[in-house]
Amino acid sequence: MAPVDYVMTIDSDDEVSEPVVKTGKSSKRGEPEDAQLNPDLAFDLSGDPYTDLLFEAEAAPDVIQSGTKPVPISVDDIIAKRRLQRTVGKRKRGIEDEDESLDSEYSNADDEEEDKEDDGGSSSGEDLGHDAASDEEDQSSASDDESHSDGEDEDDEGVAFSEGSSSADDSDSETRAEKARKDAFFAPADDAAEKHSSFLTMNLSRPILKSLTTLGFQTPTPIQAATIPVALLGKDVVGNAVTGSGKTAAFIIPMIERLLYRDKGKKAAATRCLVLVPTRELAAQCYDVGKKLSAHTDIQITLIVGGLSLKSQESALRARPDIVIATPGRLIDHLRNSPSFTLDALDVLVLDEADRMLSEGFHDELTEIIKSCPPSRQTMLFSATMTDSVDELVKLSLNKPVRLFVDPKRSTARGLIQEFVRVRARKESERSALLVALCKRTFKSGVIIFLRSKKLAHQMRIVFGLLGMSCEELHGDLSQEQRLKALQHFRDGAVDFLMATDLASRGLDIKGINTVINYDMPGQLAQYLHRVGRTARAGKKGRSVTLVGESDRKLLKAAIKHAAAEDQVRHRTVSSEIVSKWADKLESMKDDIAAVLRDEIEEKQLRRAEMELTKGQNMIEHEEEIYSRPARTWFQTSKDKQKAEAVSKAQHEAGHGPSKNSIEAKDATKPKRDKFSGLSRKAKRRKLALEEDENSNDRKAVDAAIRSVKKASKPARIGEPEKRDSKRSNASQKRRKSKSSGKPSGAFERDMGQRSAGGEGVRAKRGDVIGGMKKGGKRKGKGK
Ligand SMILES: Nc1ncnc2c1ncn2[C@@H]1O[C@H](COP(=O)(O)OP(=O)(O)OP(=O)(O)O)[C@@H](O)[C@H]1O
Repeated sequence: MAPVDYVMTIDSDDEVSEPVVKTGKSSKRGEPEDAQLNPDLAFDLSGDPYTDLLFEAEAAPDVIQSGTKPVPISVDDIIAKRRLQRTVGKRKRGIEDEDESLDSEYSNADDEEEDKEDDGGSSSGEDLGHDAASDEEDQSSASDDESHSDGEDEDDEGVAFSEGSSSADDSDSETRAEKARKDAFFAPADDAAEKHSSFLTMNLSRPILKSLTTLGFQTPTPIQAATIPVALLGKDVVGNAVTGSGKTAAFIIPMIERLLYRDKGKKAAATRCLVLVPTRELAAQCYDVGKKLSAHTDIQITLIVGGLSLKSQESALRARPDIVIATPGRLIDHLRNSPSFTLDALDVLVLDEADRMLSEGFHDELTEIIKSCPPSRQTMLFSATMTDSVDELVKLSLNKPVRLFVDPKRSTARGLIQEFVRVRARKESERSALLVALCKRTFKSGVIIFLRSKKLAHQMRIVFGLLGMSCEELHGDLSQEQRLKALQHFRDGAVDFLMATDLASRGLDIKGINTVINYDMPGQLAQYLHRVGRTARAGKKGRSVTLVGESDRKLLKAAIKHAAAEDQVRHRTVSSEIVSKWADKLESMKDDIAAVLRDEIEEKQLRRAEMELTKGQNMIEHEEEIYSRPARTWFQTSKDKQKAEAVSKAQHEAGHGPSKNSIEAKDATKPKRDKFSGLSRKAKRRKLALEEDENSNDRKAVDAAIRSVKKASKPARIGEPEKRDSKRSNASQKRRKSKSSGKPSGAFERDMGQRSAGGEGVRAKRGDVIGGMKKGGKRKGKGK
């Protein structure tokens, strides 16, 4: 691979005090424990959350979708075939298996290294800041503090990450004016946050206590102890604590407790709580925690994420579940297109991993969703890392929130050992060999490897597969089913390695991740913290290993700077001789890798042809049904979405500085194309609908009409939420007034106006120009 592939790489790893116990493919991995958070807890609960989802996805397929989705290709099969061909070929030529000889060489080297670690209590380390001569000193006295000074000996200019990316840090250097501003904005925490060392003193209902016992949660984690009492009062909350500290239960427990006091009966059914998370996997995990915590109640929870059947989600939403756990994009889709779904009765809104949602370009979606919620709701916002844009979101959506920052000086979990491996500029081309060497000899199971791109993750999976290392991949190029299956395999311990992009860096709670390897240094410190936070969770120990290239030094310094004094930060060296051998080995595998990729492409083309055929047959068989479906409207075209994503990413990476120019400059270099060129039929329809929506100019009026019609049938609220700031409701009233001025006054008139403008309520016919107004038509029907 070209050296450029390896420019941005960072890995961190943590050394576990107990050896990794590997008990076979399907067994759970051994996990070292920490006394701090009750080491006896059995977090792994019966059943896998993903199995249900897989079945659910398979159980209710859309008519169009059924048969048109290509059956996923098994890369494993292709790799196995290639390995077999190679072995047979070698046997024929009388060549012995090089893999085996390399492996045994590595095993020996590994033993040596592990001996060293045992003796010295630290890994062999290469000083990232000095040359080889000084390395020995570091090794002999590799205390954490020294590691710190290593990083800080160097010029500290440019360590910009600390300020831009962590509010925890901000709080240290806060000026008086900033403090005053924050005091005015946030409610004081101490009045509500009594110290609770047990769930029993929190006045929680029996069904919840029962679930907590089943889950093995004996004592609340610090963020739970701080959040639950405040949240039970209905106050808005901004919560921040390190990864793996139990934030999910911190917001789900009070939510369930409040729901126990809701009005019951069919008429009172309404969606009262909404949890928004950035990724589908995280949503599934959150759903699972919710299900388990509400197991002894009649509370209904629904998962609304992209990639799973729209139809089954629509029918689940029709039942008005008490809690909806969703990713923003799919939720907006339902808000716009599922007639019976509304957020008008919402009492609690949770924004989990808020900074990731913003950096992924969900800003507009979040704003739209927040606008659809009643102002009187309670809002809780959580993240392990806070950014300036989160501050803005807080201002936009929270009302006098209580700021609950647990241990703000700590950015990583206590049990995490962070290791860094230097990759010299001239050795960049050996980065993948370095990774293989680390995984062959030291980190052999329960390893999640983060890579910069989907392509790289896939290629590395092929490399590992060809080397006989059991591996899965997790990134956005896979179908939702493939993503869930890969996660499930890794969770079960059926595979030892998971090649992932940052899709997996947030929130995923997988038992038995012993090691996180950062093949690529992420662009942001926050990203690094989330990645390494996949291990050492809930009081366990874990290790991160980060490969650090020359260009990653700034971030390395930031990571070291953020480590608390008692944190273990180490350097690791890998014998260059061994790395070179693996580099040669990988070089000799190039043809096989290319052949696997080629076979995959051929398979894909074949599947696509089959898919087109089935699609054609489906269109013939179900023509009437397909064309009688109302057209869906979209919040953004995929191009808009991509653009928003690029802007947010650039802002995020530039520490939220203005990045508009760079985006615009980038756009300017792109070749000019017809606005519909390259779009699928569906995408064209979407674009047309949106344009028409915008042109009609009174979409807002229609939305307001829909909201007011929905509000009329709004059920009563749960509990008594904290009295809202009158300012906010006044402001929103004013907003509404100004919105409606100059427009038809009543909802009906507005609907009528809309109908004439956009042909609302008319079913789509073949050849029709599809307008964005259809959605209004549907809602109007519902309102009646
Ligand atoms: N009170 C508790 N006692 C013991 N274990 C707990 C408790 N609360 C949560 N856990 C466990 O801690 C682990 C991490 O929890 P969770 O995923 O909610 O962390 P998080 O803070 O949201 O992490 P991230 O920032 O990475 O999303 C889970 O395995 C969960 O079961």
